[in-house]
Amino acid sequence: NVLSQTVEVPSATTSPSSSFARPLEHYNSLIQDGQLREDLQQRAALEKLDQMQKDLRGYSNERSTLFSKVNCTKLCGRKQPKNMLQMLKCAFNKFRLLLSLQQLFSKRKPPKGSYIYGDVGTGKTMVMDMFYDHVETAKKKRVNFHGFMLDVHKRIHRLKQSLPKRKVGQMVKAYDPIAPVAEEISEEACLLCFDEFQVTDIVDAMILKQLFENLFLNGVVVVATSNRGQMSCKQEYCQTLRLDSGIDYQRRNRPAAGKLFYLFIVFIITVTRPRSLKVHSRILTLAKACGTIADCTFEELCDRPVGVSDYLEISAVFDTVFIRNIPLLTLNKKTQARRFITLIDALYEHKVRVVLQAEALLDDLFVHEHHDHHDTHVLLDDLGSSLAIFTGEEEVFAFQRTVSRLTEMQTEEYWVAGDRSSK
Ligand SMILES: Nc1ncnc2c1ncn2[C@@H]1O[C@H](COP(=O)(O)OP(=O)(O)OP(=O)(O)O)[C@@H](O)[C@H]1O
Repeated sequence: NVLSQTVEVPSATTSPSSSFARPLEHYNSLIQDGQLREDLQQRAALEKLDQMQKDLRGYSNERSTLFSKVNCTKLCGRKQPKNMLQMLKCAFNKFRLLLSLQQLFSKRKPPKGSYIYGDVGTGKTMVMDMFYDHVETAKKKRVNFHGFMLDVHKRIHRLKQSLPKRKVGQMVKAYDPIAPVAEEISEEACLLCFDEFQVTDIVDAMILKQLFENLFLNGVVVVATSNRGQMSCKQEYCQTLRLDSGIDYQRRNRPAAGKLFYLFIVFIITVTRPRSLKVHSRILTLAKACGTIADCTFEELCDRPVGVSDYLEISAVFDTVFIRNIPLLTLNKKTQARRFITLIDALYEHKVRVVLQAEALLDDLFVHEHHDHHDTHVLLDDLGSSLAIFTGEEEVFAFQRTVSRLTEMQTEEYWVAGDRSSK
């Protein structure tokens, strides 16, 4: 399922961490090596995450199996064990019952999760990944938000499909699939790390509100990164860590990957043909592709009803994507702009190389028109948190992130990381 697939998302940490016991040690060593710049905000966040990593040692959200074990005691209900074997079984079951009672009463309170937020490129993902890599539990998942939402929708759909069919004339019984979905996820993970937590529509917001309530009740510890401060988790379950150094590390001066572009352009013009991709039960056809390279237009990718599943499939199949004829993205082109943002998120997360041909330079591509800026936030406050739904303001934030990511995607470092030839 997507929840486990998304764990494969490459981590932002610069090198494998197995030689370090703690996230902060890893950070210190990268600073000493000169691979990272000292950043006091990151250090403060990592100190908290370091503590959290310690608190998570030996933590499990597994339910006590008291009740299943009580059933096992049926055997002991016999008046007299008839033979030695039954006596032993009876004693063993009593012992298990005692053990599970003890587990039930000594169940640890879950450590608080963390909500890491701050401006684009300030190192939120990197810090979270450093923490994630050092948490010892096997029941941990690192997911990206789009993939996670897709997975949740699929699970809801599956559960609804599995309900008995309603007979003609029969009343529809209200069925709430969220709690069972949360139950499934809680069985798979006691630590859930979300990259890029963002709520883009009201339906998702409502699902998430209920889902998180249930996940927290089931003892799942949540860590999330976001550009938005408002989406704070309920205080009881999450601490807030702010990264506001003001430095966008994605925009640091790094060698650009310019020369590679030219070679690809020559190649692409000569040998492309249409390619059909299977996305769930649909077919997505791209007009021009060749091997692991897709030569697309903005219209093809963002101006028709395509969405996150299509973008994830494109990211899995192609290591290089050309996007031609990108127009100026005003808030009047909100739908297309949203798709473009989601597309770049998916390509970035999968280290796909992109070549853009646009009407304006990157920094001028998104046009922020003040008069089109709705300041209406839909807030869901009763969770103790507020989820800001995509408004004009949200898009401005998302645009900033996209520009920052596209800047990083121009670096040699990014292009080298995108090399799938040896994988
Ligand atoms: N202290 C640092 N010194 C040097 N490079 C850094 C530092 N912190 C982060 N980086 C680099 O900056 C880039 C962006 O970091 P990261 O993706 O974690 O930022 P982010 O805040 O999650 O960005 P976004 O808002 O786009 O999600 C990464 O390549 C990361 O390795």
